[in-house]
Amino acid sequence: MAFPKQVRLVEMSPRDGLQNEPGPVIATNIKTGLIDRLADCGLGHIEAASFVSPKWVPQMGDATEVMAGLTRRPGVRYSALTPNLKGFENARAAGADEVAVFGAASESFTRKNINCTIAESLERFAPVVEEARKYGIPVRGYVSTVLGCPYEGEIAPDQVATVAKALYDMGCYEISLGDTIGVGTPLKAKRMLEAVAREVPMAHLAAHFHDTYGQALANLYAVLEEGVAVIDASVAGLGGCPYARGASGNVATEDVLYLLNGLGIATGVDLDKLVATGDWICGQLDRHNGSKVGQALGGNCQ
Ligand SMILES: CC(C)(COP(=O)([O-])OP(=O)([O-])OC[C@H]1O[C@@H](n2cnc3c(N)ncnc32)[C@H](O)[C@@H]1OP(=O)([O-])[O-])[C@@H](O)C(=O)NCCC(=O)NCCSC(=O)C[C@@](C)(O)CC(=O)[O-]
Repeated sequence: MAFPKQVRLVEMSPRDGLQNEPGPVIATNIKTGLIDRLADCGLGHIEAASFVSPKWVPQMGDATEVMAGLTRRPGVRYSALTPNLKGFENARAAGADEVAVFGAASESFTRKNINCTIAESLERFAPVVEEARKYGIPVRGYVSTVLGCPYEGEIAPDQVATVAKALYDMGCYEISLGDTIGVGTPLKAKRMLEAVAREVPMAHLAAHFHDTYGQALANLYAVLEEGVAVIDASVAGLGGCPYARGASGNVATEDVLYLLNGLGIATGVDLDKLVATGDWICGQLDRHNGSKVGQALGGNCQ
């Protein structure tokens, strides 16, 4: 299969990127400053916040203030994670354009992350999707641990396909496949994708790869070849998952964009502005810039 002509980048840094930052809770104006800069780069879909329990993820405790404080740019979709109806109601009240429910292909990870079984998680998500439909709010579905689990190790592609299908059948318009701990390799990624694509149309699948083992770009290349045209990424490679020990950030958006530019795949995103944004947030957080492209082209990173 040929590469897609166009890829939609879904920017994860304000949510997946910042949820796991150690140290004190990041000021709301830094979060909104990041979101506004990302929108200015041409990113049309930004996961801005997470309406989860602040006891579980303190960094996301100001989700309502973040949604209120960002400067809405026409044409940009500001989405938010919602694990249950309470999260959905709060996200809707805060003006989220889109919400996302998040499950996993592993029982152990589901328990650690959202304190229930896979079956219970699906029962919890169904009313969220139902409620969102009433308000015309699109729902994205995540499946974590698609290429390996920090607690169970190998995950069978068919198990990923089963959870992905359940979310798609429920009404999620897109299923984002998360290599939560970045253990995948290209052949594994391709086989997993093939299994999922037998149940969910390729046009409704997204790749959400972490870069723990430095394989994310290779894995993306493999799934682009299969026809995936939606990629989740995080500027400066920010992030990790609080319930997945050892997980590093999402693949860096700058690195993905550099790859896509080289392949002649359109995204509408400005690389120079993105590099400057990666530099800016690393300066604000006093942290290392996890993007190779950011390091090569940027100015102020450690
Ligand atoms: C799902 C729960 C809430 C269950 O947590 P629980 O403790 O089983 O739930 P509960 O219903 O018993 O509620 C406990 C308390 O939380 C409150 N609560 C309940 N729901 C909410 C809510 N929505 N917003 C705010 N507060 C909430 C609720 O009101 C109660 O408050 P209390 O009475 O103790 O004061 C919890 O486990 C949780 O919040 N987990 C979030 C974990 C998380 O955010 N993980 C990171 C995101 S997933 C990820 O990063 C992976 C992904 C998506 O990027 C893809 C990949 O890389 O693989």
